[in-house]
Amino acid sequence: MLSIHTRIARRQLLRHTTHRLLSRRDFTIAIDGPAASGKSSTARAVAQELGFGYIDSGSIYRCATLLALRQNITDMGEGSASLADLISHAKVDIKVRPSTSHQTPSLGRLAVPEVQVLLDGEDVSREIRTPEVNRLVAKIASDSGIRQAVLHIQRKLAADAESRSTTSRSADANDMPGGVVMDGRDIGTTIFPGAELKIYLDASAMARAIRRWDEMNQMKDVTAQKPAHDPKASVAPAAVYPSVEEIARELETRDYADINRENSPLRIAPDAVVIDNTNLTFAQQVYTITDLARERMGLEPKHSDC
Ligand SMILES: Nc1ncnc2c1ncn2[C@@H]1O[C@H](COP(=O)(O)OP(=O)(O)OP(=O)(O)O)[C@@H](O)[C@H]1O
Ligand SMILES: Nc1ccn([C@@H]2O[C@H](COP(=O)(O)O)[C@@H](O)[C@H]2O)c(=O)n1
Repeated sequence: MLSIHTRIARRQLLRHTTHRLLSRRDFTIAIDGPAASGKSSTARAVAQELGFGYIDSGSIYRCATLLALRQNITDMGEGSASLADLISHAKVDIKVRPSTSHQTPSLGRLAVPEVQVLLDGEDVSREIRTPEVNRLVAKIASDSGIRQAVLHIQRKLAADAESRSTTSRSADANDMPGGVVMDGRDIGTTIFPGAELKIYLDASAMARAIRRWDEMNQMKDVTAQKPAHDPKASVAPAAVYPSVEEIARELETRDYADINRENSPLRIAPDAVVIDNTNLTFAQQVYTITDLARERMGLEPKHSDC
């Protein structure tokens, strides 16, 4: 026999859960734009600010490219079907580690959460960002079979991330819907054409190349500071880091391929808000987006002063 207190507590819990399920509205933010325009760092910070899930769609194409390199499939005519089969049977996981400003890279006032990409359980976060993958990824991503396979993975990951964002929400955040932020090239045009907020993020070619160069140099410094795991291991050969001009050429080549491919090319969705961040601080671009999202969710903007 349950005590009166237990029954009241149960009834309250049931009412609370029902209210949450009934008031649950999903909100999707699509962020598209050319290479190194700040999509993924911005999307991660926006997701953290709003308590939403985050999906880096480029990392799925990068996983497909890594599989292609490992299996020696570089001819998209013959290899397309087997690569599409490989990626659609692989398990891609994107794990976001919430940041505190002293643990992760921070851009001004904001800390950017770290993302770990797992391919069949293996941490490939670094391997999918090598120059070999950079050179091949746009070619792999232009294939319709691969895009179809990746589309299913994207939608599945988004549904999982969104439901996690809703169920992990605290009781006092009931007025906020659950949601997901996804960045890529065709999120607002093809993957989520009904997204509640679409952003096209851009910056000048030179600003993008300099930022990528800075980022590579910071990573180089961090790697140099890390103690070797095995003191007997021989010193790894020094990596050759590209110049700003080389990076600019690589970004231009990739953008050209992404804009000019037949399947789901990079385009500005007609209902997207275009943000050129060449002269914006990171906080300005993040808060512009979170305030737009809050407004569309019927909430008060928070940062209209920045
Ligand atoms: N407003 C800004 N001011 C200065 N640096 C910025 C700004 N926005 C982003 N960055 C930096 O620019 C670099 C590129 O950003 P990010 O990796 O997020 O771009 P991306 O569009 O996701 O790139 P890719 O398409 O290649 O994956 C990062 O080092 C990021 O910290
Ligand atoms: N929605 C998307 C996302 C990415 N691609 C392709 O992947 C490449 C790498 O993406 P990054 O965001 O990690 O730089 C990109 O250049 C595109 O070729 C895509 O086609 N659609």
